[in-house]
Amino acid sequence: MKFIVKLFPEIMMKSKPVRMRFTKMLETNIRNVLKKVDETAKVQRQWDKIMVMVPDDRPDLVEAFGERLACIPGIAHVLQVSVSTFTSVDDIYKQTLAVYKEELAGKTFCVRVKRAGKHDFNSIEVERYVGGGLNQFTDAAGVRLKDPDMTVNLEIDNDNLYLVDKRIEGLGGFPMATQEDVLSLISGGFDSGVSSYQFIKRGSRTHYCFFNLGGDQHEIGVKQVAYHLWQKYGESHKVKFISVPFDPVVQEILERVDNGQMGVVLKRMMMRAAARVAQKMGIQALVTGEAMGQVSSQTLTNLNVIDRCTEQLILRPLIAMDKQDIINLSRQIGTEDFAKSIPEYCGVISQKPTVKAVLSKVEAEEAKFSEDLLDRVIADAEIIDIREIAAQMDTKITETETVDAISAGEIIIDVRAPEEEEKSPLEVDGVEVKAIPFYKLATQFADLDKDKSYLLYCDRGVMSKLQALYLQEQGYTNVKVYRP
Ligand SMILES: Nc1ncnc2c1ncn2[C@@H]1O[C@H](COP(=O)(O)OP(=O)(O)OP(=O)(O)O)[C@@H](O)[C@H]1O
Repeated sequence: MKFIVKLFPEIMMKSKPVRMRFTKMLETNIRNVLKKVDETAKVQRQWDKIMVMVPDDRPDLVEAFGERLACIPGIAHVLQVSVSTFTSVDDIYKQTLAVYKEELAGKTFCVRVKRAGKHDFNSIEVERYVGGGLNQFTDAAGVRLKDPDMTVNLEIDNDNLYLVDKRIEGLGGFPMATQEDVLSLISGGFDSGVSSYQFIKRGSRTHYCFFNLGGDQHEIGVKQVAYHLWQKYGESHKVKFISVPFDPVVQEILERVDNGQMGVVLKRMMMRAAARVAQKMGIQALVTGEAMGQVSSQTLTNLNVIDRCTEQLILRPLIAMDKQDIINLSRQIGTEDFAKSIPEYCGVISQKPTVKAVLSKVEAEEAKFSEDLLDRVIADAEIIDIREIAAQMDTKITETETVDAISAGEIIIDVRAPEEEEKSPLEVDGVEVKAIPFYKLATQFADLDKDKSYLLYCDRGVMSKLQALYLQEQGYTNVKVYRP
């Protein structure tokens, strides 16, 4: 049994040296990936295809090899074939009959032949001869060239006959590492998983940069998404996962920046930090999952103001995609379930984000930051080899209970920003309410008695969930989210 790996058409159109380089790289990538399934994997490059051999005594490898090949960038499709030699067209027909006789019973069919090498017959003659024979000497329901129940695919390559058992669609794109590396800003939601995937598929080693605004649980969730993408589609090359602790930045934004500008300022801080990480790693471009108009603040005006904060190229592969198409793609690539369980934290810091950011105003807000803020968070960044995440793949993200009623003895912590809390104070008869804005909780929680029960409250239930997880990580066992 063999697999014939067909190159993505865009590779076939390249000049001879480029095509050779891409094909060599694809061969190495296939070998690296299949070796992890089984050391015996044999991979052999030819000019227009790559052959993968499965030893006759290891039929158990066929399915696993097929599944892995379907996820390696740069492949158009893969044919799973049985290989033999032949002596004449009649011999081709007889071999085909032996394989397909039973499967053809009751079905309409057609024969498709691809031929390479010198022969005294052409492909159409073989199709007619084999098709005529199968029609006459099997219980098939007749030849139908358009929409048959079954297509009998044969490949003739010099003296070899390949009988195609199965066609597996490939990913397309370019072989991994034929394009330059990128640093993908990943937040674990639907969008950044899909934008990362698009660069992996296009042949870029895709490293990940995560800004931690939400504690260990958020980080584990995001690491799992990144690892899943790498292991499924980019495993042939090592990449890094960088986690930057961003709560000091969020804290300064919340304390010093005008509410409407917060979102744009936060993004610019992320881009600046990511650009510095990228420069250190010699990476040319940042990738984000932003899509025009997906949330009200993702306007072209705002994106333009975000771009002004760095010289680094920022790429947004989803910019013109519809949300539903992004979700469908995330389902296809296996990131949907991760994304569903990760709240989209970024938007929660600003109540009324501007849709028309003005560069001079944003810069004036940014002048209020402490000077060494970015230096500090970058110095604290954790850079790991993505393979280290394997050990955390089975870690379950802690779920926080949400309640709509209060039980005796419970204390409510209102984590909203002070201006929101003052505008609509939370008053619940007979219940103690403490107002601790979420950005102060990390420094003030030590005053809370660990033996008491707490209900965390905010408007949208996102920040309260995040902070509840944080308190749980600090050893507070009786913490829930309150959503009346
Ligand atoms: N905490 C974070 N760490 C790294 N990148 C982030 C973070 N938050 C946002 N980003 C980047 O900014 C992009 C836009 O984020 P935003 O939260 O505005 O939109 P989103 O559509 O909810 O993103 P996603 O679905 O990827 O979470 C994300 O796709 C991601 O590339």
